[in-house]
Amino acid sequence: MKPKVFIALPIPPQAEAFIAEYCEYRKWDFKEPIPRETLLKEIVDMDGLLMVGGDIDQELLNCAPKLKVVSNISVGYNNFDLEAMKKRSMLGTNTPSVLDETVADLVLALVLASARRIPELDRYVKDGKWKKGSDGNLYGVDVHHATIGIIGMGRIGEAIAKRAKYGFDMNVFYYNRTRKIKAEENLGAQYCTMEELLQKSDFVVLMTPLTPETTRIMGHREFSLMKDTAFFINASRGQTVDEQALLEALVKGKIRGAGIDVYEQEPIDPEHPLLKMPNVVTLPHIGSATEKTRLDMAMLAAKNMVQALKGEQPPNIVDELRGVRT
Ligand SMILES: NC(=O)C1=CN([C@@H]2O[C@H](COP(=O)(O)OP(=O)(O)OC[C@H]3O[C@@H](n4cnc5c(N)ncnc54)[C@H](OP(=O)(O)O)[C@@H]3O)[C@@H](O)[C@H]2O)C=CC1
Ligand SMILES: O=CC(=O)O
Repeated sequence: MKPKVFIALPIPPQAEAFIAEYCEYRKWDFKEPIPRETLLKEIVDMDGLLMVGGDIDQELLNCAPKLKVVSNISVGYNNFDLEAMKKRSMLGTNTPSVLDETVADLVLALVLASARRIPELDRYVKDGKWKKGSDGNLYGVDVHHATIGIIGMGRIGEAIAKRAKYGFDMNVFYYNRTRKIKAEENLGAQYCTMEELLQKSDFVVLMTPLTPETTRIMGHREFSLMKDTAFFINASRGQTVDEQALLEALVKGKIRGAGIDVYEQEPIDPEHPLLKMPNVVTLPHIGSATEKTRLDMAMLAAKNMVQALKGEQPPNIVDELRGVRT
């Protein structure tokens, strides 16, 4: 008998066809996210769950007595209650590496858009405000030869460093809990403390996973250490930043601007004061959102799940659940 899988969001037909070869499946095929109550009902008789973002917690596990694997279509897995999953010997997989270059492109886009005020000046032209001789008000700051500091020099962090170093001749600093000597050799990146990084960088980029340790890793103290002329870029998770502290730093001119892809609450409330700031560039959590990369992620997630259900070791079991046997 084929294992049963629930696909909790629309996925590309290729990924669905791959799953169909090995599994019976039901799917949620609507643009709106699946309501939690519906998900809890759908997974009652499932062996596998393919999804993105929803909480995999004790309540969900209680509703799914047969569930053996949860395959996230994302690299971040802060939605996993790792302790609850470990207790149930539940495998959890993610989609690392296939999205690194795409997310790094987007981070550089945020750096450039913030520094050169691209969304603001796009509106300026379209609103008919461009008059002869008015360009003195339109200056931004240089990205090339500036200093970038990457907090969280992992797979994506390194792809950002590569672009910064070889595309823009930037000085690259990074902070991790562990040094990466190879990255230092290959990318000319310099390891430093978080304090030094904040004090030296023209662009501070946050790219850590969301963990208890990184929750609000950027708060009042950290923003106060940044240069008044610096920009803050966040493409990690919204909860890594104290948004109120970021807002205050922007309002008081403690930092010059920000580029943000992720928020404490998503979607962010349209009335949120951060959205009223002209020096903040915002995006709707689209770091990996290109057609090719989203297809690659869905295929990888489908393969992770099928391998797990065949009793094989899928390649992308998240670190904390390695060694778990279903
Ligand atoms: N905006 C978007 O659409 C996207 C967002 N993301 C986010 O980016 C995150 C990173 O992805 P990826 O690069 O693949 O992950 P990696 O695991 O490869 O890299 C994470 C890096 O963060 C560092 N890190 C972890 N904890 C801390 C800490 N407490 N202090 C300082 N550094 C820390 C790690 O180094 P060390 O362990 O040595 O500290 C590691 O180098 C994802 O978890 C996800 O949340 C990813 C894709 C798209
Ligand atoms: O936010 C996206 C991810 O892949 O993580």
